[in-house]
Amino acid sequence: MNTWPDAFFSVADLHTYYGDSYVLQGIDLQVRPGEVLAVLGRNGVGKTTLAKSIMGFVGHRQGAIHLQGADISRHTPEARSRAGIALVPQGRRTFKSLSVAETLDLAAHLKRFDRDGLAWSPEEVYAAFPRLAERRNNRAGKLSGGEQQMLAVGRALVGNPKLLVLDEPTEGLSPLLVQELHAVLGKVKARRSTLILIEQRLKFALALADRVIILSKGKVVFESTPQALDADPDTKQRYLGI
Ligand SMILES: Nc1ncnc2c1ncn2[C@@H]1O[C@H](COP(=O)(O)OP(=O)(O)OP(=O)(O)O)[C@@H](O)[C@H]1O
Repeated sequence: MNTWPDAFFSVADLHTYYGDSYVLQGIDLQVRPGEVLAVLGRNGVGKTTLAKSIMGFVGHRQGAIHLQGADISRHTPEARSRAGIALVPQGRRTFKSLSVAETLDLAAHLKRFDRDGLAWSPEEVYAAFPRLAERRNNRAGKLSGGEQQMLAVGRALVGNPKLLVLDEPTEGLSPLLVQELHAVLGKVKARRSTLILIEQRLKFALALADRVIILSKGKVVFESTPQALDADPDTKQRYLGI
């Protein structure tokens, strides 16, 4: 594989198994600083497994993962988090007994040093997601699924990651919350944060991405700009069923 000299984050020849089930079959991807990479593909092709492998929640059998030139592929999830990678997992995970405000304040307290000014303050999160502001004293466990998803994204932003991985953040959101999330991620992108956006909603992903890859059966089968994918009905039909 050719490595880009300006790659901020890279995955090289990554192979991940669940027992005998061979899921990721040699994934290569690279992300430049400030870039949004969309990862697309049908159900079951390995997108969530890729997110979990990046974060270290599932071990890979072969391959390397580099963040800013450092090999983090044998690091624990905690060490990867300290190194600056954050995952908003599919199906949102929030601490149910903490209120919205406690969740964001805790993330602000624990946040990585903000040298570059990319970190979001809790107040900026409230401004972006008015529903969270209205519910700032509610326990996360009492929020709707969509609101919990917003909180999970807000918490990750306040934590100031170098690389934010979002696993199907629009899943289960109402159209209004999808619009709000789109606006927030537009602002995240405008601050030159680096994102890997795993998505099923093609339009949502294409509108935010700088580059797009498509997975099929655990391999990267297509890589292009969003414009090129949008203009390629055969690829959309073949790999996304659209
Ligand atoms: N914990 C697990 N144990 C065994 N097999 C698993 C496990 N998690 C996922 N798989 C299998 O690995 C393959 C890839 O799953 P994965 O969740 O990564 O796909 P995905 O592209 O994220 O799909 P979706 O869009 O449905 O979330 C699937 O065949 C799935 O059944």
